[in-house]
Amino acid sequence: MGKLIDGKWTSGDAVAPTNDKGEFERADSGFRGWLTADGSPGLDGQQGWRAEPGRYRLYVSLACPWAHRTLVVRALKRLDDLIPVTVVGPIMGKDGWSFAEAYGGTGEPLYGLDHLHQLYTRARPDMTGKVTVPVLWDEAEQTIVSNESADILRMLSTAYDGLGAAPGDYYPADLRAEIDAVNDRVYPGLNNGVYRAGFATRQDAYEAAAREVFATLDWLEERLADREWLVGERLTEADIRTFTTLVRFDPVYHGHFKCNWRRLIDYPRLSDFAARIAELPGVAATIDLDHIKTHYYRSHPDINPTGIVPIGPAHGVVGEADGG
Ligand SMILES: N[C@@H](CCC(=O)N[C@@H](CS)C(=O)NCC(=O)O)C(=O)O
Repeated sequence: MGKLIDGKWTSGDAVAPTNDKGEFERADSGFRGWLTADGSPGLDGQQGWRAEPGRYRLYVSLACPWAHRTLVVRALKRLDDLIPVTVVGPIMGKDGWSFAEAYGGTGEPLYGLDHLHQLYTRARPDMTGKVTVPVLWDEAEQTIVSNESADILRMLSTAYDGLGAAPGDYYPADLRAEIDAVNDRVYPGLNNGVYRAGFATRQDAYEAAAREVFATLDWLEERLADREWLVGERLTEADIRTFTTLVRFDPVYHGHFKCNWRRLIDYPRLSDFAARIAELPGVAATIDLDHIKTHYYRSHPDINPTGIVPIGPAHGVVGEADGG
């Protein structure tokens, strides 16, 4: 793992993501602009950018659960022709996310870049901070509008509604309080909880995180006892945010991140829930299990020094032709 310091890419121990208690700590995102239909400010007053067809591009990893959120909303809103996508290679090595063939990438179409950190310094030459996906890039001003997936998911839900996007607001005003409450539990306990379990460097930090992961899955399974969606009676961002972690659970988090108390298939309602979302138009195409497995098992030498990608699981998983 590495980061930019004063515009220079730096990797090694100096940028280790755990604190002195062996707990994984996720850094804040550095760019927090907001696309809106008319360029007015975002939901919390963030700097607004006017949505225009073809002007903005998403840079994503197909492996990353945070980037995956933005691909799901792009698919559901049928934004494919309005917002093009560039995908980084699955392997995150010492140079971070890369477009180069050596890391499984297929090139960067706009500027011929080799690595994602070069896009960040194009936006901010003296940048200090993490270089993460997703990135919402403005081709007109050659800068980053946002690199926060939670915000991008929300802004894409409405910004293109006057420009041909499919209907559907996944953060509707009447459900916001309840969506926020579910997110406040699912983010630390599950989305980031699997990372806190996987990247912990001390037994107590790992156990606390792993137990929280399963307490959160138990809670979600219970919540789905008498409802189809986590909030209200329709799909919301709370479902999408949960979905992208569930998809990766049995193929990756169960083994690689040591979240092996149970599997997703041991939770019948959550399994059905994930399969239901995967069946929505366009969503299955956003799941690339090869990319997902290759990324995790080959990008974290501290956890998996041989880089061997395991063959399982034998049972079907969400996103496989006959799985879910
Ligand atoms: N808060 C960010 C987090 C994104 C994130 O952490 N992405 C990971 C990939 S799953 C990443 O790019 N990590 C690169 C690094 O940590 O150096 C978001 O949700 O958009």
